[in-house]
Amino acid sequence: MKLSVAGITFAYNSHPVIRDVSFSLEPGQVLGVLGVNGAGKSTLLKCLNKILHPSGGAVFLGGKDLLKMDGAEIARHMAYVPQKYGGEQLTVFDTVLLGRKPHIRWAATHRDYEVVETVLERMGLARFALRPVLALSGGEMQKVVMARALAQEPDVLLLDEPTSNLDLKNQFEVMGLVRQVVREQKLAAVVSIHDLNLALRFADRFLMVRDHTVFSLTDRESVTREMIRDVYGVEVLLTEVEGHRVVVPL
Ligand SMILES: Nc1ncnc2c1ncn2[C@@H]1O[C@H](COP(=O)(O)OP(=O)(O)OP(=O)(O)O)[C@@H](O)[C@H]1O
Repeated sequence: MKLSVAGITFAYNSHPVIRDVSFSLEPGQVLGVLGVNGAGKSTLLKCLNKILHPSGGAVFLGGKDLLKMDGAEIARHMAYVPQKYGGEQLTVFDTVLLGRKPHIRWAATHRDYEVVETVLERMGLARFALRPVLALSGGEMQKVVMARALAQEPDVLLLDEPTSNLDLKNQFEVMGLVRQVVREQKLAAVVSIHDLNLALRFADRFLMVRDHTVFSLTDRESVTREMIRDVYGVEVLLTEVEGHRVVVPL
């Protein structure tokens, strides 16, 4: 379903952090949200699923305004992976099963367990299934939270720095899987991400945030070194290696 975000505005105690942010995303697309530390990327993501209540704006999914829905209904449409996850006294399996909660009426069904098993398998987490989440490494835990979001079978994935704790192989595997699931299941993914090379590899479009608002909304092919300089204040070379666009700070 198409995601349309219109005029989202948010302030923490009258300190404005997000001003009039609008964008739309077709099903099957990954949007990379870029901006310096403190630009408001996490805040924006949390405004989209009402963890924070924006003072203005709307979030339409296939014509329905998500901000008018209650939390349970939002969770059937949107899954959110936070930047920090404290972990719980649960096994990996039960943590991922929590992703099914918005869909479960009385008790988990055979299908719920099947979805969890499939996701654990796809993410290479099956061998940890019975381990307590608190006994995992930071990167393993980050993958479990991503698995929980995928088990939720949402229309929209909101991912806040989903690769920050991952090694090179897992960064590529997790972002590759996100892109594959987004394409296969026609989801929309909004991903805040600091690693520009990873972003250029896996995002289809970019939302660059500067001065609390949208600085640029662009396709991957149209990202320029000037945009990166203006957003991050760093001169870079934007070049191509083996068919991949890469950023090299100068
Ligand atoms: N709960 C809060 N109360 C008050 N101010 C906050 C709160 N959370 C964040 N902020 C402030 O809002 C601004 C945006 O924070 P946010 O976490 O959205 O930025 P970000 O772009 O995600 O940063 P980073 O890249 O460092 O994760 C920052 O100036 C931050 O200090």
